[in-house]
Amino acid sequence: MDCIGVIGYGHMGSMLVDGFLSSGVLGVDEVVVTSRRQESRDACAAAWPGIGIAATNSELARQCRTIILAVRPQEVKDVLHEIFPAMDGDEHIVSLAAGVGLTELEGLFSGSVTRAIPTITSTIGQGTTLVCHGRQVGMHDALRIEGLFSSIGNVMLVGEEELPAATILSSCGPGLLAAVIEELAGAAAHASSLSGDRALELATETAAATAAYLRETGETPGDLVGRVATGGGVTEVGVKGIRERLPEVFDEAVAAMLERYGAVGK
Ligand SMILES: NC(=O)C1=CN([C@@H]2O[C@H](COP(=O)(O)OP(=O)(O)OC[C@H]3O[C@@H](n4cnc5c(N)ncnc54)[C@H](O)[C@@H]3O)[C@@H](O)[C@H]2O)C=CC1
Ligand SMILES: O=C(O)[C@@H]1CCC=N1
Repeated sequence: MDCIGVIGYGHMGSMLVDGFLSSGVLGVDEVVVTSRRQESRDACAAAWPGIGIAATNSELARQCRTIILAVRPQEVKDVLHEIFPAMDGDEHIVSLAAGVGLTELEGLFSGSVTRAIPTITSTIGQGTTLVCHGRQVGMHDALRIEGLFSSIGNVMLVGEEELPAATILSSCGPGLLAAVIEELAGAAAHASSLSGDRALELATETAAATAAYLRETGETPGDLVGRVATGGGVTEVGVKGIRERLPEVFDEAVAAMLERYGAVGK
């Protein structure tokens, strides 16, 4: 059977297994998982009775034609070297690793290779997985992977040159925005008698409602600012300060992330 193998049961590996199985797009008899630590393998077996658990990466590679590499970027090369003897060359390797390019992956495995960059928000069926297929990937394999990831959220096909910036927005983005929510709530609580918990509750709800508003109305962020910031009122002084200082903050953050992106798999 063409099982899906998942190597690495950390944040992403466990999210994908949970998502694919909860959505019903795969059954437990179609998934094989392995991870470095026995505790992770035991946790997976306990969460999904009947799922395939392989003792080693090579054992998984012998059983599965589609192999998702959910290990950290610096582990990808070693894992591919490890499973290589167990593969027959017809496999489809799907790497989640940020910063490890198709050229490098195809240099390690000459068959079908896809890069798929998920996002933690797919835990709740939202957000976008970025997908970039290598040249060897046939239509059937491409559609299969796109279908799998569609079961846990949106899928966007991207060119590899777009991937660094798209990853920052789609996959790092939840971390960035969570930090912004925390800072906004913290500042409001710090300057007032509102408790930190209530400030965070309000800021989180406002962020969710604002994103939903923009998505549903199709208004631009500028339009929305104009609706909220009553002339001579409260919002406009806050937006003015943010517009003066945030571009530099975000330019620096994006530049730092792009630099790390280029180095992370080395
Ligand atoms: N965390 C995120 O939001 C996103 C992560 N990614 C990518 O997904 C990949 C995984 O990231 P996370 O799940 O956050 O990392 P993680 O550290 O939570 O999980 C990695 C897992 O791989 C296992 N592992 C390490 N070496 C192994 C080996 N040789 N054989 C088998 N298992 C091994 C670890 O024990 C761990 O369970 C990374 O390459 C990352 O760049 C991509 C998009 C988003
Ligand atoms: O921070 C990271 O390196 C991973 C890749 C994208 C999101 N998380």
